[in-house]
Amino acid sequence: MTIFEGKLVHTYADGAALRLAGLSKSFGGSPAVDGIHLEVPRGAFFGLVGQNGAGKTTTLSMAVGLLRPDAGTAHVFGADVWAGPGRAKAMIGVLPDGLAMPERLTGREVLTYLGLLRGLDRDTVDRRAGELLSVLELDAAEKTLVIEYSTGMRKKIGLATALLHAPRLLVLDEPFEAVDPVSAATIKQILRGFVAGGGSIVLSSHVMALVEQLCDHVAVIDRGRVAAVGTLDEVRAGQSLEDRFVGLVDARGGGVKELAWLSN
Ligand SMILES: Nc1ncnc2c1ncn2[C@@H]1O[C@H](COP(=O)(O)OP(=O)(O)OP(=O)(O)O)[C@@H](O)[C@H]1O
Repeated sequence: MTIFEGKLVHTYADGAALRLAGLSKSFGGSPAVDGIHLEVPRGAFFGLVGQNGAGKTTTLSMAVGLLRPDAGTAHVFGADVWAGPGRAKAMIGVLPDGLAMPERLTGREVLTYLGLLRGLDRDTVDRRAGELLSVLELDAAEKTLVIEYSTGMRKKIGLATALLHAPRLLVLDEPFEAVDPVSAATIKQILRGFVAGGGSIVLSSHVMALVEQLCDHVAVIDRGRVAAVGTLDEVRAGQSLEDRFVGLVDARGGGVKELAWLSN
């Protein structure tokens, strides 16, 4: 047992940051996630990779309490995400896919609103919001409404909202999508610093080079199931992550022969 915010919190003996057991979800009778078991060790930088439609977003949404599973459980540092969401959610910072934001607020207002909702005091919110806007180079757009943000700016303000309450686990769905290289370098630095400071991260990405650069653990999701999981080196098995990934999901060269009419 450990104490969190003055309450006794059950923890597993090994203290996984995130533990998914038998998570499943079907849409219209078709399984999108089919009994996923995953364990993200405390302090891990964990990459989730998979083809389009493999089930990454569905898995992460169920893991953080945004989408109710048909079956299975998700625990964050031992706290059940679905049975007692308050405790689990206090420990998670989430960057969801296709982020829904209050569009008619400025970046700073979004941070202030969400920070106060998280129970932070006004001074802390103001200070952290200022620092996040500055580090993520959104300070020039401080007074711009979110509806006027570019896709990359939306990712960055989404990341700022995920970090604002200093969570212990970050769950980031495609955090680098549409983000320019300079901002990406800043975000990598922030994320590495977060892990170095004792935090744990799960992120999904299609960019294998990025996962190889950042992550120490990887899971390959294929058609709603875990095709491979382990440390980066275990999953790569002596190959590049991209070659290993393509081999695992058996997608190499699919369909290209069908486009012969493209040749001049
Ligand atoms: N709300 C929904 N209604 C119906 N089907 C859905 C819904 N959300 C996801 N799906 C289906 O579930 C499957 C998994 O989708 P999911 O978005 O989890 O994949 P993904 O791995 O995140 O894909 P991508 O890499 O393209 O983001 C897909 O077949 C998708 O069409």
